[in-house]
Amino acid sequence: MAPSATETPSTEETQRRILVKPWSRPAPTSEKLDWAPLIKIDLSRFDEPGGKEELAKDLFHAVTKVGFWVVVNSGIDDERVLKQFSIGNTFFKEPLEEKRSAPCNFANGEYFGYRENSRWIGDTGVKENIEMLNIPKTIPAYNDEPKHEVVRQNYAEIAGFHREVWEKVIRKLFVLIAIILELPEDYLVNAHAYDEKSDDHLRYMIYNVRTKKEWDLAQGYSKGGHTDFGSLTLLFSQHVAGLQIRTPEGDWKYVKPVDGGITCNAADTLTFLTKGFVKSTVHRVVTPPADQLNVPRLGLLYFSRPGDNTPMKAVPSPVLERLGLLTDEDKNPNQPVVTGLEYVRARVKDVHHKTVLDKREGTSFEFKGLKVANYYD
Ligand SMILES: O=C(O)CCC(=O)C(=O)O
Ligand SMILES: [Fe+2]
Repeated sequence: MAPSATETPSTEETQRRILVKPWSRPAPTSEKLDWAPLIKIDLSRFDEPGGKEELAKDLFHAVTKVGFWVVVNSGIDDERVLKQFSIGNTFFKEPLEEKRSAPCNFANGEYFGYRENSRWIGDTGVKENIEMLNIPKTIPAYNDEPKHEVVRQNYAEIAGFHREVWEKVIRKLFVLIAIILELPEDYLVNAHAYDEKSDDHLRYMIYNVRTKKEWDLAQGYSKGGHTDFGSLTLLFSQHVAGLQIRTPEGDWKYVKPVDGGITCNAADTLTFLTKGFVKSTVHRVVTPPADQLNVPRLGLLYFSRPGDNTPMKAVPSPVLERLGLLTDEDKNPNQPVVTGLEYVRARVKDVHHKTVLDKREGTSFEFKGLKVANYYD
């Protein structure tokens, strides 16, 4: 029956329903790149008898020397992963006005929300080509964080995925790293607990297509080598090459996507908590190979940060003790220390609160005794 002229449309009908078109991975590059040899951690073995201990042994070298590894058989369905890529892709196609409705508040070092590709890269005349949307954990403490329309409309799916990633991957990695450190298994899990406040976020990210000339200018200014700010970073498999890590030997090698796998890296706050025992590896994203230069590089990542109230203090690990890494200060319970929130916010503010991205090769960032080198060639 046709609606009568007097019928008013329901609120739902007047609201724009955003179509989330299915996204699929583009073809991998056919160029022969120098790929980094990364070990695979098979999480399907985690709950087998002795499985965690075996996996911890497998992970030891990657966590302490390489800084990168790949998780396989996480139990997260690739259909769900692709759904997240599709939502992210849809978000980036939204009008700029909508994307700008909830921006990252870099003045406060806050990273939730939309980061626009608006900043100039030094004096090159080229702007950065990265946009991202960082979505906080789906816990009551963040209920009032503003949500973009596409996030609001797909919130049940996003919320379920967010927690699933933490539960099936982040939690297990923290257990394995705690075993390596001979700490109680839940020690690092508790320091990064999902239900407590932290700046953890799920990230949709896109490197928009730009010309080879623009890439060359940007890369000529800075190749953007960096370490990540938090504790662990997960990168879901996507096919546009460009991510490189600096190997223990000092060479740059490409990270090859593994179908169904998740590339993982350790980051700065985990290095602080372990006095440098866990390695936060320098990495960067360089110009994609010629056969992918015209493909937008869509990313899906999860960033794990220390809990807001987690003290940035060395963990009481017998391994660190035996290695002589724990000082009297580290062991002094009365030594004043900064919290995870204070550190992470200071770091985000330092890197991102600017309109022109500066060249910082060779400089460092220091916050109340916690120090990291900036931008590596
Ligand atoms: O896009 C990638 O492959 C890595 C991005 C990255 O390093 C970062 O966002 O910290
Ligand atoms: Fe990174």
